[in-house]
Formats: sequence, C-alpha cells, structure tokens
Amino acid sequence: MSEGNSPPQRPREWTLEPETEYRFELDPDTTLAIKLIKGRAEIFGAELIEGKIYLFTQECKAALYTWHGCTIEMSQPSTEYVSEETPMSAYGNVHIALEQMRVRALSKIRGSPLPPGQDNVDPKLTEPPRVLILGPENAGKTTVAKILANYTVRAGQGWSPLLANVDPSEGAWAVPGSLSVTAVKSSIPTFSPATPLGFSATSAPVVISSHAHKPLVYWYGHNDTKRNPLLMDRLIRNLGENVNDRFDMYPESKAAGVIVDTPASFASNSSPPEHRQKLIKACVDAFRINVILVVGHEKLNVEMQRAYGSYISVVKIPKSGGVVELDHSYRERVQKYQLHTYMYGFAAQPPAGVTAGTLGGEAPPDLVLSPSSTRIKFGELSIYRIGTETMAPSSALPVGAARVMSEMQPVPVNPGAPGSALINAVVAVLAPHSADENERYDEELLDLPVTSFVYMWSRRTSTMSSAFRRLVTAPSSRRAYSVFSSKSGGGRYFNSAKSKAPAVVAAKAKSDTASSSKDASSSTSTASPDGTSPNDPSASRTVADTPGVVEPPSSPRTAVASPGADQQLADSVDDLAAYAAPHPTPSSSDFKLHQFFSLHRPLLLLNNPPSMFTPGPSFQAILSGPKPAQAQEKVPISVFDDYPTEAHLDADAIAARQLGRALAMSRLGSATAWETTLKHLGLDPAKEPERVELQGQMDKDWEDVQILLDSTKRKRRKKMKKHK
Ligand SMILES: Nc1ncnc2c1ncn2[C@@H]1O[C@H](COP(=O)(O)OP(=O)(O)OP(=O)(O)O)[C@@H](O)[C@H]1O
Repeated sequence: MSEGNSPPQRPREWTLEPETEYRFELDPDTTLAIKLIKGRAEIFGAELIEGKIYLFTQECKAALYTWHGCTIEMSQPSTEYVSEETPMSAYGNVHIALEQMRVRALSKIRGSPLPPGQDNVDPKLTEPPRVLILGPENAGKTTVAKILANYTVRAGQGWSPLLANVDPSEGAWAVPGSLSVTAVKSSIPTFSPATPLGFSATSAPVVISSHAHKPLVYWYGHNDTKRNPLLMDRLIRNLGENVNDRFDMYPESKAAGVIVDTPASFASNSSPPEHRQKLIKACVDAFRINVILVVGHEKLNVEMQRAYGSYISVVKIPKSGGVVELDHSYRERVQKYQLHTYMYGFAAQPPAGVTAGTLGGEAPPDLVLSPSSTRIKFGELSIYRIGTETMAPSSALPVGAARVMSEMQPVPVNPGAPGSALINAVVAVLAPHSADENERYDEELLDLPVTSFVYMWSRRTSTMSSAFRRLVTAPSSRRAYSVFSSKSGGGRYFNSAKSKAPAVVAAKAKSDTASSSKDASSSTSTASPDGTSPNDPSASRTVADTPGVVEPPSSPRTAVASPGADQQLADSVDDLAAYAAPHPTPSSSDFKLHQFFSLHRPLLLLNNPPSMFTPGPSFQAILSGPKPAQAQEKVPISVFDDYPTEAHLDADAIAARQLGRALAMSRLGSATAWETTLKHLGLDPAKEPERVELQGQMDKDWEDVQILLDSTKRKRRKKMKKHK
C-alpha cells in the first residue's frame, strides 16, 4: 500500500460545474488524495471541508458531487471522469419528502399543530419514514442508503436516523456475515469499501473517533441469504424488535426514522420468489416499513406495488450511471479487507508527495489498531454451530421425511473432534444470556447480539492434532457494540418454552473451568463475553456459565465469504499470522484518549497546508515522540490568536471549548448550506413554521456561541493576569 518510494506526483486541479460528479476508481495498492480548494462538494452526501486532504484507499470506487460547483486538487487515481448525468436531484427530492414526514411526525409526537395546509395530509405521511431500499445487484442501494442518511444528519435538525444493514455479505460496521443497525449521528464518510457505512467504535486503547458508530450486531455466519433463510428471517425480526424498543424508549428519536439497506438477493430472479418475498415481508413487518424505494428495477417496482402498494408508498428511483459493476473477485477482496480492518484497523499511506491527509476526517494513525493475541483453553468456552455444516434443503428430503436436525438448532462443537473445522473460522462472541433462569429457552443463542469477533488460526497447520493444541484465539478487537433493547441480552424475538434441562455443554464447561482455573495462567479477556479479566473469579464464572459464549458460522470456511473463499481465507491467515506474532503490548503512550481534544479533529481546520503537495505535519511527526521545545513554539496550538503558549497546561479544556465552537459553527454552516440547496431545488424552507421555529433556535445557538466566545476570552484574560 505504501507509495512512499514512488516519485512525487504533480498536483492536478479540476473545476467542476454545478450538479456534476467526479467519479474515480482505485487499483489495489494505490491511494488517492483529494482536497477541496474552493466551493462545496460532497461524497455520497457527506460534505467535504475546504482545505482538508481526504485519502481514499483499498480499491475505493466513489464519486464527488457538487451542487454549486467547486475546484478540487488531487493525485492520480486509476480511473477518473466527470459526469453531468446524475440522479442526485431525484435523491434530493426523496430526501425532502422524507424530511417532511419527519417534521410532521415530530409535530405529532410533540402534540404541536401541523404546518398550515397540511391538516388533510394522508395520515401515513405523518408517520416517521421507515424506508426499505430494494434493487438488483450493483444498483447502488448501499450508496442511496448512505446518501439519505447523510442528508438527514446534515439537515441541521439534530436527527439521528437509524441505519440497518440486512445484507450479510456487506459486513457494514462489523465483519461479513453479520446483520446490524446503528444510529447515525454524523456524516458517514466514504474512503474504503472495507467500511462502506462508516467505522465502528473500538474499545482498544486508541482514540475515540468522532465518527465511530456503536452498532447492534447479530451473527448470521454466511454471506448468502439462501444458506439459512429461517435464521435470516429471525435475525431481521430481532433487529426490528430492537429498533422498535429504541423508538419506544426515546419517542422523539423516532421522528428521524429508519433506513434499511438490503441484499441484491431480495430482488434477484435467481432467488426462489417465495424465498425473497418471505425476507422482504420479514423486513416490512419487523421495521414497520412505510416507504419502499426500488432502485432502477421496473419489474420489482410493479411487484412491490402489487404486494404493498395499498398501505406502503412504493417509489422507483433511478440508478446512478456511476455505480460500478463489482465482480466476484473484487467482492472477495473487499471481504478480506473488512476482516483485516476489523482486527487491525487501517494502515493507509498517502500518495507520494502528499504529506498529510485524513481517512474520512480521521488522522490515519488514529485508525490503526494494536490487537494482542490471547491463549484461551477450549474448556473455558462453549462453542456452538447453528444447524449442521451441510444441510440439504427441506424440499430435497424424501416425501414424508422430516429433518432430524433443525436449521435453527444450536449444536455444540467439540474443538478436538476431527472435522470440527474451527481453523480459519470467524467466531462471534455473544452477549451474556439472561441471568434469570426462568427467561432461558432453547434457541436463546439466536437472539443474543454480538459483542466481538474472534478469528481462529493456527501457527502450524501441518497436522490437525498439533494445530488444535496450538490453536489460539486470534487477534480480536472488542468493538463497543451497543444493545438498543432495554432487555438484557438484546433481542428476544421468540420466547419459546424454558429449556427443560440446562445445556449440557454449559455444565461441562463449568466443571472444566473449575478444574482448569488453577492453570489458566494467561487466559483471556478477549473471548470473555463481558471483557473482564479471567483472573477475576467473576470472569471465569461468566465464561463457564454462558452456554453459547461463542457461536461459529455454520461452515467456518464459508462463513464470512462467498464460495471459493478458502484461498482468500488462507491468504488472510497468512496475513494475520504475519502480523500476529508477536503482537505489541500496548504501552501507556498508546492511551491517546486526550486526542479527542487534540489538533487532529477534522472540524478544527488546523494545520492545513496551503497545498496538499507542500509539506505539512507528517505522519512520522504524529507518531514520534514530543518535539523539541523550539519546534513546538512554531506550531499553532489554538485558533485564538492572542492565546499565550505558556497556558498549554489546560490545553484540553481549551480544545474542548474549540471543539464546542467548531461543532456549533459546523452545525450552523451546514444548516445554511442545506437551506441554499433546498432553495436551489425550488423549495422555500422559510415557509415551513417548523423550520421558522428551528431558525429561531439556531439564531439563539449563534448568540450563545458569541456569548461563550466572549466569556471564554474574558476568562482567559483573567487567567493570564493571575498567571503573570
Ligand atoms: N455515482 C457513483 N460513482 C462512482 N462509484 C459509485 C457511484 N455510486 C456507487 N458507486 C460505487 O459502486 C459500487 C457499488 O455500489 P453499492 O454498493 O451502493 O451497490 P449495491 O447495489 O448496494 O451493491 P450490492 O450488489 O452489493 O447490493 C460501490 O463501490 C460504490 O462506492
């Protein structure tokens, strides 16, 4: 990936006319840098900041769109062109319609009157938008979902829409094979296909990202929805139940609505019609969908009109000509990037000659994870597989024959048994089950959300027995996955009868742990579901008491990738093994929490070199230790000119104030820009009473910012006097 040794590239400038799009594609091992010189531009709805350098990596394919025209400076991508034909006006109109639903829904929730002339609006348009996006392969569904979510947060109304991904091949905020949902609070950046919907927070001791999501994740374990449709159906309903729980808990958040991105198999003719109809129905029911957007598929649009048109708004929207046809090998590589990124974060180098840059607004060193390997005894784990590895469809069974094993049945896995196929498996660590014995039931594992993932690898795979002896839990980054539900253990979609007998494996694991606890010297906080140290008695109790601590994919080798993924996973093993031995132990300097207030925040606009090809702060400089005192003096530490360098002792407090100011300024700035865009589309936002009220609120915010700034300056002067 490093391009550091290549000769520096000459900067190039492009001037884009209003409502045009600059599209680019990257080859493997190349990085692109783009800087907005003048005007306004966005990438899939996320606004770029003028003067900031944005890096794109890992074969990213994307487009930079401008409503009003702009000038950009960039390095050389592999493929690039400008298009004047884009569906952005149509997407903008869809957003306006959804925005009106939100405003009406909020009025209704607050009990305030509807805007004049809207009393007779169709009642279904006064509900918060719950949008399902359908379309064939490579239609741009994920991109539409991202654009709509980004426009919603950019509207300046404080909306946090929920974004759900039910495409298990995509990975979204976790790894491929999972389904997830998260609340979007700030714009979702696009810089790598490994994080198509933004990145998730990590509990690793690095920085707190301002853009990181805390998703609720369920583990499906395949990338094809046809592998286990029953499980898909159940997980979709679990996600829906959590979304509804959250809306019930925070009624005002409900107004922002939910956007659901779906896999291509929901629209594909190659899927049996009953299979896709069942899963579409599951989404419609679970998320209480009231708007279906069909991206560029006439027949599907008609089909949806017939099935749901009587009570759901079905809208066909155009497909963008820029959407890239992704082939099978590209998708495999992306899944590999995702898996690797989940464990190790990003390690992107800027193109030759570019000395600074951000990945989606974050400083690249901040996105590097330093995972550590941990040994854990199998006796301390309960590992389950859902269904069996190879299962013929029910339709292939002889007439009258019933399946002995259900597709939904958690089957304990004995890691030592031949054919357990755990090597190369991606294994999900589940949240602890309900503490209340009375609430337990047979298939509880299927309803537990994921807390983290473990990649199983072996240092020596020559013989299976030695491999298993040396099997370690792979580098596992614990992500801060949230559980929306107020109920412990997350979703409780099926509350079937209480388990007749406690799980055998749980009892066994308990005794194993009891006998092995003395020699569990280097055991694990990684695989423990609550992340506590195993040396702590409560931790080992939690592991042992938890049937279903770990649930592997039904077919470990295909669990996270499509057929033919063996080679890919084998490559991943090599990659991971190369990184993994030995992992660095995090030192105190890795605890960079203070950087939350540091100079690397995208909103602060500090340290921007005049051109991205002129030297700015290098990554090396960011990574290396403190600079000599003389050099430090030259670095501006504040946006306030009159601020003395001696006062850096309370730099965090100042940075916090700066951050607050920058956030307020950004909010006001983006709201103003958005109003301009609305006017450009022929809509006058000033006429809506809700907006007038919000405008008043924004004016007040602005006054507060001014007051805050004045008082900050006064306090600073007072402090300086005292100091002197
Ligand atoms: N206007 C555009 N210009 C350039 N690239 C684009 C554009 N729109 C989308 N893309 C790229 O095309 C690829 C496919 O888009 P996307 O993932 O949104 O499609 P999808 O329908 O969700 O795919 P899938 O078949 O996986 O369901 C992505 O890499 C995306 O970044």
